[in-house]
Amino acid sequence: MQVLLDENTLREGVDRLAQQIEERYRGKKLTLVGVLLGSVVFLADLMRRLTIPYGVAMISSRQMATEDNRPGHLVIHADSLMPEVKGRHVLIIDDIYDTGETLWELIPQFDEFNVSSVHSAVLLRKKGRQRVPVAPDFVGFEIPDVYVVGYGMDYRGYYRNLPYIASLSPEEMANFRENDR
Ligand SMILES: O=P(O)(O)OC[C@H]1O[C@H](OP(=O)(O)OP(=O)(O)O)[C@H](O)[C@@H]1O
Ligand code: HPA
Repeated sequence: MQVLLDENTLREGVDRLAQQIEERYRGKKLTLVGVLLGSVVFLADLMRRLTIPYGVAMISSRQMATEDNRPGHLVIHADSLMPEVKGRHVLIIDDIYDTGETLWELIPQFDEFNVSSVHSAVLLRKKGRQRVPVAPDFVGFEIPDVYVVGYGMDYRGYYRNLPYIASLSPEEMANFRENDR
């Protein structure tokens, strides 16, 4: 495991993002919408840096299976912690933009809530993996094409608690044994 972004660097990145978000949304009705589960640490830190008023919602999404069992569309769970967002400016908060498919699937679903606008902020954007024509509006850090864990992000349910972000090599992932944890 190799540390990619230490705690100080993350703090500076979140500060920078908070300033950009404040500039864009000052005087507007803003709702932050965190995408469970990976975004929770980033969202909690971002919330404490923002000084403008805002609402908060959390959504979880579910991958609908297709008839032939291929991965299907992501659909926002009906029981998501979503207050009224009609007429509000939604800012989707996610930990990482990798292929982009999560944002690609989720953004259009806000149309039915009659929001004023939908944009997105991610802590990390992985380079060279984008598969869709939608990019995040606010990005904390660009990272290389490596698998990362920590600061909310997991590998098989582990490492979300690390206060820094580290990369796992393909060998480390292949040799990962839950019984060693
Ligand atoms: O750009 P993409 O390729 O769509 O990848 C990004 C998504 O993947 C991760 O979620 P994951 O499905 O691993 O769930 P988790 O947040 O519960 O860990 C992450 O939190 C993003 O939501
Ligand atoms: N790490 C953890 N979760 C992820 C990643 C990653 O590199 N990419 C997409 N989801």
